[in-house]
Amino acid sequence: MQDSKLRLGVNIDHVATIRNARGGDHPDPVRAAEIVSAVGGDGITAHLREDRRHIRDDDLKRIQDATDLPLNLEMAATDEMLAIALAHRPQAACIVPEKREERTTEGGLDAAGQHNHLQRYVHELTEAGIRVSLFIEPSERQLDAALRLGAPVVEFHTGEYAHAQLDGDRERLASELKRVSDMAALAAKNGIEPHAGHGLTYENVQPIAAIPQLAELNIGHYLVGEAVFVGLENAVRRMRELMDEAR
Ligand SMILES: CC(=O)[C@@H](O)[C@H](O)COP(=O)(O)O
Ligand SMILES: NCC(=O)COP(=O)(O)O
Repeated sequence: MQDSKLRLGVNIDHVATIRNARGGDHPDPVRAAEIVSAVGGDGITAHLREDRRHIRDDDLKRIQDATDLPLNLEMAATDEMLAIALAHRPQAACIVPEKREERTTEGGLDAAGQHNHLQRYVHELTEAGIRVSLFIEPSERQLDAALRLGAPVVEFHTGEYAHAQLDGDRERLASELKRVSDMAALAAKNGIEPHAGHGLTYENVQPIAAIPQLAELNIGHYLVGEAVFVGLENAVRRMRELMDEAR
């Protein structure tokens, strides 16, 4: 079992989405990172997409300069992103699947099917001292691939769990929760640190946060949406409270 303190990584991508809607500098994701740091968030997550629809290249250094929090860079397994990761040396890099036409990251990385392609990325990031994580579905096949690739961390994509909750489908919700829970236990048993994220909200976070092996949750879109109404400080604080209550 991991430490009982579950880390909260705040994904600030969608602060940049709002900024980019008008092409200016406001709201600045760096200010969001500073706020997350001030209210006790444990890390900043940022996804530099190939199409730069939210976070942009220059945001990365500015985020790194602005806070001491670890940066978890979400990146596709491409040579362009590898070069950027090696230049910035974030504490962690989470390899995610990416499709230009998707609205958001629709599913997990096919670590099993792309084993040969991913090997070099895991190796080069690791050699640079960057902690590699693979954003995968909670499945034994993908977890086994992560193990064979030597990834120290996996992040389970909780999108299906979140959809089941939104659909009010209790049976599917229970089975998705079990999938995450079983795979978190299996990951920890095999020495991989399990994280989870995608689509988590105040309403659905607690059953996930209660999974004892999980070491970190990465949450973004919902927190940025809530921040519009209550401020980012309060949104992060409330999420933290719910996570703590669940442990
Ligand atoms: C990989 C992932 O889940 C996050 O990056 C999050 O979804 C925010 O980015 P997008 O909405 O661009 O996928
Ligand atoms: N890896 C998941 C993440 O960073 C945040 O996802 P979301 O909360 O924006 O859906």
